[in-house]
Amino acid sequence: MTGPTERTTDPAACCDGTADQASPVAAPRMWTVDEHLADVLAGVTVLPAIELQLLDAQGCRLDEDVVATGDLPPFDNSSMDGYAVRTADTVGATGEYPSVLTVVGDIAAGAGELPKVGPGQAARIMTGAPMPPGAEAVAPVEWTDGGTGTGRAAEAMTAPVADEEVRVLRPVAPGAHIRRRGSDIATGDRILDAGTLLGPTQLGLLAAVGRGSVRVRPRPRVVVLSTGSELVQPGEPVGPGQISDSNSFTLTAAALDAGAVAYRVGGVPDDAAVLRAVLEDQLGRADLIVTSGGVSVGAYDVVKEALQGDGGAGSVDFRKLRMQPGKPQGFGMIGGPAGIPLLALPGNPVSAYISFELFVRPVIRTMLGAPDVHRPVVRAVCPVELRSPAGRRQFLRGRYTPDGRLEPVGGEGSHLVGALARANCLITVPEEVTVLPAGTEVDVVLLTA
Ligand SMILES: Nc1nc2c(c(=O)[nH]1)N[C@H]1C(S)=C(S)[C@@H](COP(=O)(O)OP(=O)(O)OC[C@H]3O[C@@H](n4cnc5c(N)ncnc54)[C@H](O)[C@@H]3O)O[C@H]1N2
Ligand code: MOO
Repeated sequence: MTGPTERTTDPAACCDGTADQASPVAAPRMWTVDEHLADVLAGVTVLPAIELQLLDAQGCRLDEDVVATGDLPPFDNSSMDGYAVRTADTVGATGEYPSVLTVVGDIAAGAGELPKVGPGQAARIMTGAPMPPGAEAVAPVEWTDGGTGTGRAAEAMTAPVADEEVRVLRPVAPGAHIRRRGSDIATGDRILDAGTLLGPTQLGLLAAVGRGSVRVRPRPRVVVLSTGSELVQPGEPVGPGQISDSNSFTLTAAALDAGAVAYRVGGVPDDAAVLRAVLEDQLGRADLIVTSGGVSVGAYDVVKEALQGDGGAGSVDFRKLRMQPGKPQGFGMIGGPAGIPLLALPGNPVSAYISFELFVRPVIRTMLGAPDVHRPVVRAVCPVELRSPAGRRQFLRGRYTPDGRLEPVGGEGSHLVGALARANCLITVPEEVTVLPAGTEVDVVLLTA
């Protein structure tokens, strides 16, 4: 077992291509995982920046340095409910010999007009309210008799100023309980750098400095579309031979998780004309289209039928990869000269998800301009023997713990969604390995951030 040395699924990182050379000369080309990934990423760039309203910008990266155009706080204000005083008036004050001050006014947060506090005077002030001229500090209401003479401070603060007098029971130091103008942010400060990921606190800061919108790299809009006449939507009755459409949920959730805006279009039937029409409809709201199913060699492989070569909607290449699961894949640009990338994933649920993680997620991360395009890869020792088909890189589901322990979860079958949901990593068996002895160190793709 080794520590979690981090690598990535970067194409340059791990392919030797030896399995390719083992295939018969006449056989159709089989792509390695790395060749396919490189081909998919070759035409993908970060999306052009746009101006978005703050809440629409959540999860996006800034495309500008944000500089404060004003101070925060914008004015000196009180951090406590109490009395704004002149400090000289409170020197030597005690409970027995309090400073008795005349209350000249009441200052709530948001107050525009402020009373002047002269010698022997105080102004009742609330948290966040501006300091009045003449005052040098705030005596919290707990340090006073509350202005009523009863000493019941909390009650006194909810009642209007009535007594016109307050007794301060202890000295108040200069500046006490004042939040100074510009003490958080000063005009001209660079408060957020370009490239910053915008979450709740960054959006709050932008709002605090008065920005209503910001320039960001937008989240890619991903349309996820599952095909298959056998699909019914979850919750609907499942007839003979039918199954619930799970891929559109897995893939839409995975797209959201990768940082995209995702639209789920579930259950397009095995009819090429219908699929083309649906794609035509969806093109307007997509930066990327992901389909599942219909890419193999069956009689009803609708995605292939609708899109292979120039199927009217674009040009998608259907190919076989040296991997398991996920052998059949399609990739191309559809929708006219500008072209939107379309990745056609195999229908088997595990194949679809692993294909998403290896190929679609990096596309989304590239479009976002994210620094981490690929899932992290660590090295760990596999405690059991694994078997794998020759010439295919196998991705087995596993569980990896932070202390570096690894165990496979479930079997090889690409229909095993139960095991998939328990897994948090993919155990990689290289193309040239058919028997991996127990205790061998392997690459492990971590599926959680
Ligand atoms: N003769 C051959 N048959 C198959 C080959 C092959 O090389 N030769 N490859 C196999 C491999 S590997 C895969 S992967 C699948 C890929 O097939 P398709 O992409 O055409 O997928 P479908 O046939 O549409 O479906 C396969 C399987 O997955 C289920 N499925 C499909 N969509 C969903 C969904 N949205 N939610 C849940 N489950 C779904 C579907 O019912 C099938 O059971 O081809 C092999 N065959
Ligand atoms: O390669 Mo398929 O994707 O095994 O199940």
